This record gives sequence, structure tokens and C-alpha cells, in this order.
Amino acid sequence: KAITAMAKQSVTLDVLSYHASASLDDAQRLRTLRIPSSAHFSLHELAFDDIEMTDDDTLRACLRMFLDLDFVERFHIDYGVLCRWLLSVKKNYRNVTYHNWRHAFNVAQMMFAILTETQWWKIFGELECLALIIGCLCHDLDHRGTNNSFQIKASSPLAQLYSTSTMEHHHFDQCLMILNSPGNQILVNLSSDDYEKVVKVLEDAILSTDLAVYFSKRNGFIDLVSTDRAVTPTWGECVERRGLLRAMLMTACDLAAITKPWPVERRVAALVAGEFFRQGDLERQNLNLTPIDIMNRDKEDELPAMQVKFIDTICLPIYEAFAVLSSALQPMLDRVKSNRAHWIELANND
Ligand SMILES: CCCOc1ccc(S(=O)(=O)N2CCN(C)CC2)cc1-c1nc(CC)cc(=O)[nH]1
Ligand SMILES: [Zn+2]
Repeated sequence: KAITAMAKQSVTLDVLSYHASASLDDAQRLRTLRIPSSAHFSLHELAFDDIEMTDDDTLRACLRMFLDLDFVERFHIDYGVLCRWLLSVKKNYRNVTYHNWRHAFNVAQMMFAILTETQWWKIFGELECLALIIGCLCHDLDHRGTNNSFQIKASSPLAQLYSTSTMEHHHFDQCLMILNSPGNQILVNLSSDDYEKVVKVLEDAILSTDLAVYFSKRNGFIDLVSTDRAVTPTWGECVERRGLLRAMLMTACDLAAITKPWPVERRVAALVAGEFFRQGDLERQNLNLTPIDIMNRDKEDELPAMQVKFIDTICLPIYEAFAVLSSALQPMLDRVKSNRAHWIELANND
């Protein structure tokens, strides 16, 4: 009788959660590791580079960020559950060239560095900061290395589920699935009111990483910055200003490789190109389509010129606005400009 009940229970256990979750053993091992300081990992650096870090280091650095932002205490997060949740998030990134765990980790570190260096964590409060850090770690979950238009062209199952912001809806869905998986429920001790708030901010944050959403919100943000020119405490009291700033922060962190020292930017651009070209190959082979230039291997020598266009049309506007809002972010804008000069030089050599 007991066996039948257990069999029924195991069948009802969400199979998706079962396969998505990291093992208890891996979590137990992670929780025993010592966690160095944020200074040891250079987590407050806007010029941060993860190249020297092992995967264990990235997980310990995430634990350090949760501890330093006081999330574990404030939200009564069981430390073992936090370890398992981090391992599950990492497990649900695929082994693709660019949109992998390392990208998610770098985006989360940039969010940590900006929130702390600008002191904007005071504007958002702990709940929204928790949602932003979780959102960064989860914002590209289960990415296949292909973009939204590929999903539509391939009429993939995801495109049938979500017709707009296809991948971003899937990333949010995956994020929620892991948060609700047994042994991974880091938000279990939040009040239902706080939980709802976190999930709403999480959804906005992850959906904001669709560049189409960024384009729709950017001009409003730039207008606001041109009049306000600083994140005064009034921003803290204004719900839609806070939401707009969170959305722009997600994009600024998502694209932050362009703000890193040249050796980092050139290395990451090669990963982005590799993933784009593979999608181009898939479009040729599977969909019998000619890929757009940025995904066309035959146009590889135009990459520097594409990066200059990327910087001018997408990156400069947002990092200029952030440098106006906080002088602490000026170095990011300076490096975007120096990276632009490097790409111009390479474009002229071709
Ligand atoms: C490095 C390989 C070439 O990479 C690019 C080429 C073109 C453009 S684009 O601004 O012209 N534009 C963007 C919007 N698409 C819809 C149309 C094309 C952007 C990039 C690029 N994107 C990212 C974000 C993933 C990171 C990065 O480093 N470079
Ligand atoms: Zn991303």
C-alpha cells in the first residue's frame, strides 16, 4: 500500500523539476566550501573578468554576493537550499558558445558592482535587489544559442508558446520552475506578499533583456535622465521610475562586456560571433535560408564594423545616460569609447 502511494507521489512529482534540479550531493559539497571575501573575487570591480575563475569559484562568488547583500539573513534563506538552487541554475544553462552560465554569472556580478558602487541598492531596497540578482543569474536560462527570430523562423515549440520575446518568456518560465523545485525553494520563507513582489520584478527584469523591450523604453529613460540628471531619492518613491531604471540596468548588465577592458571585450565578441555564425549555419542547413549579415560566416571580416554600429546604435546611449546618473559609472562609458576606437582600427585594417 505504501509502495503504491509512493509510486503515485513520485509520478505526481514534477518531472521537469526533478531533472532540472542539481543533486543533493553536489549541494552538500558546495555548502562546505569556504567563501572568500568580495575583495578576494574583485566582485565590486566594474572591470571584472571571470577568465581566471573555476566553476566552483563562480558559485562561491555568487554565495558571497548573496551574503554581502544580506539576502540570506533578511529572507531567511536556508544556506543548503541556496547552494542547491545556484547549482540548479548553473545546470540549466546549456553548453553554448556565449549564452552559457559564465554570461549569466558576469551579468549578475555587474549588477552587484553597479548596485553597490552607485549605492542604488538603497533606492531599490532589499526585495527588488534580490529580484534583480536572481533575475541576472536566471535571465538566459536554457538558451539554445539561437535568437527570437530563429525560433519564429523554425516555428520551434517555444515560438508556439510565446509569439513575442520568445526566449525571454522561456527564461522566466525556467527561472520560476527552478525556484519552485523541491530542495531549491530559496524564496519559501518570504511572506506571500513579498514573494509576489519578487516574482513580478523578476518577470519585468528578465523580459527587459529582450533588446526590443529596451528599444521601446530607452527614449523615455533618456528623456527622464536629461531632466533629472541624478537618481535623487524621489526616484526611490516613484514606482515607474524605479521600474524603468531596473529595466535599463538589466540591459546595461547584459551588454556589459562592451564596457570591459579591450582583452575581455575582444574575447567575448569572439564568443558572440561564434554563436551567431552557428545560428547562421543552422539557418542555411535546416531552414534553407540565407542568414542576416551578423550571422553570416562569409561576412566575418565585417565584424569590427558591426561592433562599431552595435556601440553607436545600442551601447553608447545607455552607458552615456548611466554616466550622467552616477559618476561611479563613468569608467564604463570611457571603456566603451576606447573599445570603439579598437574596433574602428580593426575595421580599417580589413
Ligand atoms: C560580435 C559579433 C557581431 O555582434 C553584433 C553584430 C551586430 C550587432 S547590431 O547592433 O548591428 N544588431 C543588434 C540587434 N540585432 C537585432 C541586429 C544586429 C550587434 C552585435 C553584438 N550583439 C551583442 C549582444 C548579444 C554583443 C556583441 O558584442 N555584439
Ligand atoms: Zn544575456
